[in-house]
Amino acid sequence: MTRTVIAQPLTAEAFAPFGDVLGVSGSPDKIINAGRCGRFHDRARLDFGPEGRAGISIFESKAVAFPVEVDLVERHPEGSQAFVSMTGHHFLVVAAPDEGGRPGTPQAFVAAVGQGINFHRGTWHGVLTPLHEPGLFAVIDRIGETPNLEEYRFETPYRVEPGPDVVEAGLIEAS
Ligand SMILES: NC(=O)N[C@@H](O)C(=O)O
Ligand code: NI
Repeated sequence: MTRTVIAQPLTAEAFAPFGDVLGVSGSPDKIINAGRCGRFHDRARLDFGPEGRAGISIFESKAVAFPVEVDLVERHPEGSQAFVSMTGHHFLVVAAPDEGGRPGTPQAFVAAVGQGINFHRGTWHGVLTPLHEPGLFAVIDRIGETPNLEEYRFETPYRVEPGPDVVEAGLIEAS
């Protein structure tokens, strides 16, 4: 028996318990480059712990299609982790609250073109899940020698389906 989770469009408000949405929202904090560029300054809470450092890695991942089965989530107790699409395609983001050291019911979001995410340190999340190929992402997270990964496998997998708003926004068709 699987349990269903309905994916919704990613918004900063809905994602706030889990991390930051990277994107242009509101007015730029600064106008730079001879007035040609708006800088949306310092929009994510990055954290790499006392023994780590910031790193940028490139992920080239296969894509998946709805319905997406989620049988495992993970968290990084020592650092935040950001996913930034390098192709502009939208992707699936899964996160779950912590309930006494275990993940609660996951929530699912679809990041639209122009949106990235940054999971705050210790947030339960599904691994990088592109919905289109090439699944090319820059991932900003902690580089360090000490462990930074805790995994949790659900006894009963979750089945993520696109919600009506996601379908209406055209976030499931190949772009
Ligand atoms: N393992 C790894 O580098 N990536 C995962 O943390 C992930 O969330 O995709
Ligand atoms: Ni991760």
